[in-house]
Amino acid sequence: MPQADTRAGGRMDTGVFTARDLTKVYRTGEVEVRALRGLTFEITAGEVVVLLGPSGSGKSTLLNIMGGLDQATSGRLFFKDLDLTTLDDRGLTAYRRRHVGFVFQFYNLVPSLTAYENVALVTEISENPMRPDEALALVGLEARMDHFPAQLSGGEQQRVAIARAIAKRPEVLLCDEPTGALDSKTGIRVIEALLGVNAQLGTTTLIITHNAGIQEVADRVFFFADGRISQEIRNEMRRAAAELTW
Ligand SMILES: Nc1ncnc2c1ncn2[C@@H]1O[C@H](COP(=O)(O)OP(=O)(O)OP(=O)(O)O)[C@@H](O)[C@H]1O
Repeated sequence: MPQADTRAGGRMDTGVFTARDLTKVYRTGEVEVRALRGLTFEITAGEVVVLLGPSGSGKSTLLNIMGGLDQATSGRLFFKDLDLTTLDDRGLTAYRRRHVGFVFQFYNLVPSLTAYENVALVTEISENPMRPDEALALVGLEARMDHFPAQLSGGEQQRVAIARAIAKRPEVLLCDEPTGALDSKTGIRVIEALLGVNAQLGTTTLIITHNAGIQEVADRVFFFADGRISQEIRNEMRRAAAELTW
């Protein structure tokens, strides 16, 4: 056992996330899919990490487990002091509500509510939220608060979804293909919004993408292959979103 696992709580001191030999096996009838084959990593507060790799290599599986949407099969995953791998459904739900914001490829906004009201849906049930207009200002949409989703572009809708995800001030923002449905100009604006939130709130941010160009805005890049992190790169200099092209 590594030393970190034998101390009280078994955690590392600096990690927001600490994973040790994390695996996930999906069983459907006779078929077994080994989606994660032993991941060990640490992510520190405020980091921006981009996850790249072919379809089926395990990126979403990892993000879902880190977000408390799914359970690992074996290994350990700590969020600070909290061992996510020992939590039951109720514990995972509490963890998710308190600490995690999600952004997905499709924005899942309520069409009959304005941008403001979509964000307010979350702030009304959170402990220490920012105001919906503050959250929308953080993603540059203060002038569009009263617009309905159908009156906004795809990128603007995604920025509303980001405002909704960060309005409860989560420590972690998990993004699964946030620019997947967008053209490059709009996608860059969405990445800019994510980096702006990271800079202003210090939110630890993970971004899954098929767009290799986005790796340049990350502190670190995890390359996935066949359920493993096959390579990890640390960028000495993070590129600004405005400098991206794809
Ligand atoms: N609920 C599930 N039941 C069974 N198998 C699953 C389930 N979810 C994912 N898998 C399998 O686990 C493997 C990893 O899938 P995952 O979605 O994590 O990959 P990914 O890298 O995110 O792919 P993509 O880039 O296409 O989203 C794949 O073989 C997938 O078919």
